[in-house]
Amino acid sequence: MRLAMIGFGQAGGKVLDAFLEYDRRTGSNLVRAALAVNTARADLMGLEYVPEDRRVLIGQSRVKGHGVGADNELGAEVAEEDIDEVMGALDDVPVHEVDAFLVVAGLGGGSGSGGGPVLARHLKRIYTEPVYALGVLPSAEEGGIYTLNAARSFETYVRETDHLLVFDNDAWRRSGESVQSGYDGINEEIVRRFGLLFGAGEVEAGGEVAESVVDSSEIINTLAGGGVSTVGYATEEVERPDAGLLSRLRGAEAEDLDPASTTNRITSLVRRAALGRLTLPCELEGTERALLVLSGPPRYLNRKGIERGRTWLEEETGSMEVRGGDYPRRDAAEVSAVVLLSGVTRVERIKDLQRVAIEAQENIEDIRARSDANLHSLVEEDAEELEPLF
Ligand SMILES: Nc1nc2c(ncn2[C@@H]2O[C@H](COP(=O)(O)OP(=O)(O)OP(=O)(O)O)[C@@H](O)[C@H]2O)c(=O)[nH]1
Repeated sequence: MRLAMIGFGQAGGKVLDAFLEYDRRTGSNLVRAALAVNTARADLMGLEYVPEDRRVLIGQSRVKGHGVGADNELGAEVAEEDIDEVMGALDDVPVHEVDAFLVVAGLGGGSGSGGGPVLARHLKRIYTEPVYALGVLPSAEEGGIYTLNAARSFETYVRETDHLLVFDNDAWRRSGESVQSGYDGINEEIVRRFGLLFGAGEVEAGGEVAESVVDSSEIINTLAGGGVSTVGYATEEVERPDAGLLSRLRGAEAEDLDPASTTNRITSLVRRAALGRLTLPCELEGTERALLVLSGPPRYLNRKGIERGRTWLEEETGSMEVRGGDYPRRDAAEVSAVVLLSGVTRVERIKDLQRVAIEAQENIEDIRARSDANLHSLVEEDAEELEPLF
């Protein structure tokens, strides 16, 4: 699947950078157009792979290049004020070469959390391609403001995009480690999973022909209908196929693998992917649609394994809309399963996030009310609802 990817804010920029590095390393060519947008000059300067002319600093008249300090209402305001500059930078995107837009952002901060949905709304108004977001949830240790930002931004992203794919930093923090010290590893995990998923729809001309190809329309159909998605992943090393002339002459490549063990490997990978750590922890039951992608050297992929994996996923999720197929990669040294669970409904983490956010909102309002009696009249008596950002 060919993407126009916009990294909004610090986390968004760094994840975009990691995708560009992945593209370069694997030759995937997923990101057909890249743009990093931020209110903080230093964050933009720290990027390595995003070309300098693909970086846009917004809000200079308001925050002078210093960021919005986790104020996502301000993030939304400056994005709206400078939207022409951002949209202008996207003018030369070869839209006919792009299947979808993907806005990437941390939901806990200010710029990407507030500005990303503003950009998504403008993209949707102008382009017919779907506009997705990849939103990163904060870790619990980051505190109330981040949680409150994330809860409000989450609602706004769901409303303003065609689909919100979620990655939860909290679920990926190693015990005893702060989330900050683990960003590189976390970003690698994000790119590994979403790179394989989006890469599946993009088998190059002259590349391997999949037995049952996953193309970009299957990804788009799985994400259709909006809502929230999570991604599972599992992998197993296999013997690297030796494509050398000598071994080919010896017929080594034609050597058959036992089809039953190939099928079993695939079904066990599918289970491990769906039951292991998801990018957003949730229950499988209640998932509206799913997509299964099996990737690896072609001789380790078979239709029967994928069919069994699909059937198992249908039973576990209760969904009647489970798609599946191959993403052959001749030189891979592993077979991997990626499971996209789309339209998930049983997500404790989001309910918790909203509960903690309401508490944080009440505390913040209490503090404000105490520190300024005049403000009291502005504070709602019973603030049990979270307001969307705009
Ligand atoms: N996965 C991941 N999360 C990150 C990274 N950098 C920051 N975050 C998370 O993103 C959230 C903060 O958002 P940022 O992107 O830093 O904020 P911003 O959009 O730049 O907004 P301001 O800094 O307030 O102007 C926090 O929850 C961080 O844990 C990163 O490289 N990877």
